[in-house]
Amino acid sequence: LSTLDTVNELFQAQMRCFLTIWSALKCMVFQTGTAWNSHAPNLRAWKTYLEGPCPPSAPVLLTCRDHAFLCMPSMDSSSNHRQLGGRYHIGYLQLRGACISLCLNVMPKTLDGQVTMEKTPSYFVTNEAPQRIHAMAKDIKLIVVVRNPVTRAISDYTQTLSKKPEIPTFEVLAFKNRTLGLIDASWSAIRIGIYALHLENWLQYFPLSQILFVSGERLIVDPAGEMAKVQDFLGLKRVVTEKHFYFNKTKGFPCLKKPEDSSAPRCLGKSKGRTHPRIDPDVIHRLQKFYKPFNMMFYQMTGQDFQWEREEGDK
Ligand SMILES: Nc1ncnc2c1ncn2[C@@H]1O[C@H](COP(=O)(O)OS(=O)(=O)O)[C@@H](OP(=O)(O)O)[C@H]1O
Repeated sequence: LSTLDTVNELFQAQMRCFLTIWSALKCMVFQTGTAWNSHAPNLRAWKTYLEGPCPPSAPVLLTCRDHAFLCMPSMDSSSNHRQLGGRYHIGYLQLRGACISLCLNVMPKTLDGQVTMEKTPSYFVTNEAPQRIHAMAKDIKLIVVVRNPVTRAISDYTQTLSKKPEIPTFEVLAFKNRTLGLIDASWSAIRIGIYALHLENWLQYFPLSQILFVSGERLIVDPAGEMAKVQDFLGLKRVVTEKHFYFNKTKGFPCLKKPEDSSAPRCLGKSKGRTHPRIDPDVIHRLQKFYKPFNMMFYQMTGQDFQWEREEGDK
């Protein structure tokens, strides 16, 4: 889906549906983010409704597979825009249900032998996600890719920096008080790396046997090895093996020799594998110290030693 015309056409096609849910739509929601994905079953809508804040007015476009839904605000806005818990609106909650139903109606059925996947990294750190996902599919299998939380924080910062070059340095953002060595754990780049805290939330709803933890470090040095674990976990035949990968020196990362949809080798895009800015080694050291107890807790909870402390010792 590339043009506004196409969106409009799709919107026209959905008008009937839209009218039937008109009464349910009290407020409108949407943050389009990346526009459209016509390949995989697109659950971007889910992401929106699981996480999105509700803007007070203006129509929103909901995209779900090759369908577009335009959600309009209700005319009687006053009661519907009352905030619930500071984040959601009454109408928003109603709309969420209505739009999820719409989205489900245009999703193809998963056939025998097919696995439907959805990838939203932020679910891992979203408080409401485990309960909602459990209510939706309690037998679901969950895959979490984790890397050294210090490298993760720098990677997160690098991504933000690429969009907002004016932000303060990593060293400034990382501390509440640098002289006292007080880390700012409320900064999302740092908070997300407290994996034990987030996992605890998930373990209230899902047994460990339903969660696979993939090492982000191993994924780079041995992609086939990590992919073997993923395929086993999903109960799939090991189709993706070593012969599918090669190390691309220019990219500095493993790439696919021959993706399914083309004959050319393919690496991940420019936004993956960016060069990180140089960070003061003292700050890195302090962060390693900050994360150490949480990492230990995480190793204990998962029964896996990701060896992030050894990495630090090796340097
Ligand atoms: N094969 C391959 N190619 C490129 N990059 C690779 C690869 N394997 C793992 N990585 C690491 O993945 C990091 C980006 O993944 P993200 O978690 O940011 O992706 S996502 O947008 O959240 O889905 C990205 O982090 P940065 O290096 O900070 O960009 C990479 O280190």
